[in-house]
Amino acid sequence: MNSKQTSSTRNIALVGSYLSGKTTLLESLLFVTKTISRKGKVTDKNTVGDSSTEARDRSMSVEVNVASIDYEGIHFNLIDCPGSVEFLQETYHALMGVDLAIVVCEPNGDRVNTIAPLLKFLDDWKIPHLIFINKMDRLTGDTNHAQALRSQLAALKTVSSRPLVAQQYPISSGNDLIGFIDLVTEQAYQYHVNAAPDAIALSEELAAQEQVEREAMLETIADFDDHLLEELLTEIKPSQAEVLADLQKELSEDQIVPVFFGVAEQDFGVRPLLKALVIESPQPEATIAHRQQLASYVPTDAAAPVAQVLKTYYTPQGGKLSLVRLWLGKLTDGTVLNGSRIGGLYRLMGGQQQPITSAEAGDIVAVARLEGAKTGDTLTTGQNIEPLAIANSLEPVFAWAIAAEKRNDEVKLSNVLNKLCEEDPALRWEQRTETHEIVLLGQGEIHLQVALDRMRRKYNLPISQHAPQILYKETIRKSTNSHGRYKHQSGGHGQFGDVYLDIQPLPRGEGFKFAETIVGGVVPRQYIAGVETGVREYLHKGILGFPIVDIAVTLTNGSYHSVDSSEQAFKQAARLAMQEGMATCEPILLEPINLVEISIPTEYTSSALRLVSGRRGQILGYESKAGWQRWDKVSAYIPEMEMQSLILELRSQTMGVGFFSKTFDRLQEVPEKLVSQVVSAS
Ligand SMILES: Nc1nc2c(ncn2[C@@H]2O[C@H](COP(=O)(O)OP(=O)(O)OP(=O)(O)O)[C@@H](O)[C@H]2O)c(=O)[nH]1
Repeated sequence: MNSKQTSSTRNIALVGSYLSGKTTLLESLLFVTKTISRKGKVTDKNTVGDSSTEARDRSMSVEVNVASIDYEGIHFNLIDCPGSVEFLQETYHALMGVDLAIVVCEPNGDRVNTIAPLLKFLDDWKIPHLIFINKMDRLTGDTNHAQALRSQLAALKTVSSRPLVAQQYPISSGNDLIGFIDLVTEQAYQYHVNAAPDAIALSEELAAQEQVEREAMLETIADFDDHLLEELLTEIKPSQAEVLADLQKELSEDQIVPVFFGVAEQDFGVRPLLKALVIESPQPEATIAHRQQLASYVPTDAAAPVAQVLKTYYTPQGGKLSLVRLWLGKLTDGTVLNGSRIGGLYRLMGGQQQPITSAEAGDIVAVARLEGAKTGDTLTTGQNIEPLAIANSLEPVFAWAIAAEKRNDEVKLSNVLNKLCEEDPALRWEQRTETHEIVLLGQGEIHLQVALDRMRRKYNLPISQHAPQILYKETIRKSTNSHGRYKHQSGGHGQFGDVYLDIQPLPRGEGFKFAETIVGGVVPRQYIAGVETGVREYLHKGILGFPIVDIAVTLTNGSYHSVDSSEQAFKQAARLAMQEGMATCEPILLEPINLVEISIPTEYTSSALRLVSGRRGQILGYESKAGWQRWDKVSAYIPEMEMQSLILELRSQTMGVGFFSKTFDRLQEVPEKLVSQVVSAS
């Protein structure tokens, strides 16, 4: 198979709300174009998208899947993206390489908030997109399809910053959606199972309605075309060609959002969508021209390829595949990109790889064995190029401490974790020295569970997990003077150290301070370091069982023996003094407090405030979230102890869209009633 010429290629991502039918739509697109002869079903676990075991086990997409179709002289690369917020980072990276996104949603106005973050991303990056309202066979509340479309458009308007342009109008028969009117051609069609829709005549009533809807469509697109506006004002009927050219141009320039609908499960509306993709979807050249950075990009060598990694896979056989968008130049097997020689070029079809010999600018292909290339990286044969912009990184909101179930797997753990994080940039891991834990961080419970499933299945590395330990500390409320004497006689010469320590609490955040006020050499200079070491060692674990902070210890007095004293003996003496003294200083438990910023649609602000209060949080205030329409940002201090399940509850109260960022702020005393619970659990 050879690669396609740029202008005959279109790169399209299927994105949208969770379980809205993206994988089903991809399957239908493959089926109606005869790319596949048998249509799979998500519930039967045999679709081209969702090809991995982890996706099929859950009947949901957990990573991007690519398939291509050749239809009417155009090569379409279609990227089926996960809808779950826990896998949103995958979607963001993939979107950086497409010419168009199809946002799939359901006809349920109450759920439009679920696509708000996605639409914001598309708007921020000026990625042209259209909307496909799927599942029009399942209306919620509305009595007919026209009403359902109307209320869905009204709801979508509240989350779309670009004007919506409905290009179709539904035709119902009773409760069934039986066809549509194409508002551009003004032709009505009836759907058929397993066949293209038939042109049908319009009833008088529908014809009148069609005029109204078409008028609305034309008025919106005329806002961006003075010539069309002029025609409308002078009641000249614009030609179909002009309307289509406007739709194509305005979509390419991300000025409008065309809207289509259908029932992907029955292939209804899928052929008309395809037809629109053929005519209206932006060409790769348009994407280059409209993306500022790419448009201004001048490669030093005209033939030098410039590509960006959209996704990294490790195949079940262990080989590395980088899915790349080739922006400029040409790739052939053996091209050296960023110092690594390509070890094969492929087209992906779900889990299958089809070898190709070359790829031209504008295409999306998989490149094998590009060691060192990460998702988001810019690749070239040239030197010193400015890296292309990378999708925003999502901050981790959930963590588990993990351990290999089998002891002798511990060595391979870091290697596997590095590979997983390469495949999935939303996943991070770190070794916490204070607690000796390996902590996996990500976007939620399912996200991390998928990672653990991969470790078990793909790398034969079973893993156990639990909530990470919280870094409690302890300090003291009262000061004291304490005496420690270490005297030991065994056989030859003995051990002697004798110290007086002044122990004082320090203000929060001051850590540990050691000083000495020895006069007259009662503790000789060479032993003072031993005293400090003894004190520091004691601080590792205080009376409550946690490291001690915010304390000042001063060596004030002591005595020594000219033969038996040593640094070691003074260290022991200091430990004894600390043990005795600290017991009288009223130890208190400290917990980490985070500064948390919660982002939610405004209708959920009061729920977020309640959530903060219910978690011992201190609300600092809330305000409109900058750059977001009808979203708020709540700022609060929340104890780390209360954070583990915050994202789960926040999502359950906000249809999955609420998110937060956190930074450690300070240590604060744990309320009296919780101390024994923390101490006994440690
Ligand atoms: N009634 C109805 N069900 C549909 C339609 N399209 C998809 N479904 C069902 O909706 C469920 C989710 O479909 P998917 O195609 O997996 O949805 P998705 O958007 O790819 O899911 P994620 O990527 O995990 O967000 C499956 O049970 C499908 O069979 C449709 O047009 N009508």
